[in-house]
Amino acid sequence: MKPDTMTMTALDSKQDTVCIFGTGDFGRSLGLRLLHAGYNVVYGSRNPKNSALLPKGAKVMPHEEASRTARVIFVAIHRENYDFLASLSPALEGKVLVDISNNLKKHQYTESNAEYLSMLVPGALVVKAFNTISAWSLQSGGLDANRQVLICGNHVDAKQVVVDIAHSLGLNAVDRGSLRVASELEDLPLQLFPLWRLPLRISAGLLGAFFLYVLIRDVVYARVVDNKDNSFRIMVSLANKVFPMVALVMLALCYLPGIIAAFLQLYNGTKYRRFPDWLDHWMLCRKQLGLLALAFAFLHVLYTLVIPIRYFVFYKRANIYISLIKENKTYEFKEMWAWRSDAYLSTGMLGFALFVLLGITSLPSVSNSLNWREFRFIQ
Ligand SMILES: NC(=O)C1=CN([C@@H]2O[C@H](COP(=O)(O)OP(=O)(O)OC[C@H]3O[C@@H](n4cnc5c(N)ncnc54)[C@H](OP(=O)(O)O)[C@@H]3O)[C@@H](O)[C@H]2O)C=CC1
Ligand SMILES: [Cu+2]
Repeated sequence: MKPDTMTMTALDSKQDTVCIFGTGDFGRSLGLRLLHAGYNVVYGSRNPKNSALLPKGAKVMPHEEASRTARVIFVAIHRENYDFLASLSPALEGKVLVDISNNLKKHQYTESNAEYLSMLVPGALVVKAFNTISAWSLQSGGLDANRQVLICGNHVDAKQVVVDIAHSLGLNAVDRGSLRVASELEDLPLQLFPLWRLPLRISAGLLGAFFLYVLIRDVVYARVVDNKDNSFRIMVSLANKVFPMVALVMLALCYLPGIIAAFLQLYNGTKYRRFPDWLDHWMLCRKQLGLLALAFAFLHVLYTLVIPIRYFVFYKRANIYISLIKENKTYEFKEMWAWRSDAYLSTGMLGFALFVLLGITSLPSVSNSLNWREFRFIQ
């Protein structure tokens, strides 16, 4: 009987044994989580004696012996070290082999790791899963986005076994199709913040362009025409001119696609037609554009609060007082001056209060959109 036609009953969760090859970071975290969920865990290791760091309650044995104890085997080993599995082929016949490996680069190998594994051990039922979950989030329980286990494989029953395990660990399993999809799943962890890329590029471009403009206008021009050295203003005053400009443009970019989309819908006379790709992409990163706008606005607020305590401002003020005393004059109340320093402070405070409010209300969506899991699990 061919392995893929074999029927397999789903794991009778609590009582069952799960085997893990490899006692590294991922193997240990997964084992701990499985133990907590009530599974028996057996590790297959090259070095069964050296098991001090393994979770309590787990057994360790040589690979072949371990593989006999369970129907499901998680291969928590890097692809480069898969070769030895070929020699275990007879023992792995008909077992569900879960490939969790990731690569360091896209297109590093011609075939996906999971397909490679199924070539090495043709008798096993290979399932790709868990590679988008980090060892860390397995240990810490996993929040929101970290809860999704993407699964693919050619054997429905084998996939179901893995789905059941994922569910009993409190994770959501999503079936993504056959083993051909594996390379796509393996590329996923390599895409860092896909929706942040464009907004970050735009803001960097704007930052550079506006900064150049202000630099030429306020520093280079003053130097060439009036022979005045304004370069000390670059760090704070100039930066503080650039931040609000970038923030406003980003905010506009955040709202603009919605308006364009509304006009398009009016023009098309229906809202059920697809938007052009560029607009689609733009609409998708509105949240990121808005968050970046908020970040620049916050920088503007901070800098505005800093300006009145700058040495340069104190110096200017002291100079005015001293010259007044020297000339024995009373202070000419310049409305402009008083208004300006007050304005700095009050707008700064107002801005800060607004920022805190907005920050608090948008916190949940920020933490969702950042997908924290993406920080660690590239291995
Ligand atoms: N760490 C993470 O967050 C994630 C990891 N992954 C994937 O999980 C797999 C394991 O990662 P991780 O645990 O971090 O790696 P580690 O380097 O921590 O562990 C790998 C384990 O593989 C075993 N091993 C190493 N060399 C060989 C060899 N030549 N032959 C047989 N076994 C070997 C060792 O176990 P022993 O000494 O017991 O034999 C070792 O502990 C990788 O494929 C990785 O891409 C996927 C998602 C997240
Ligand atoms: Cu301002």
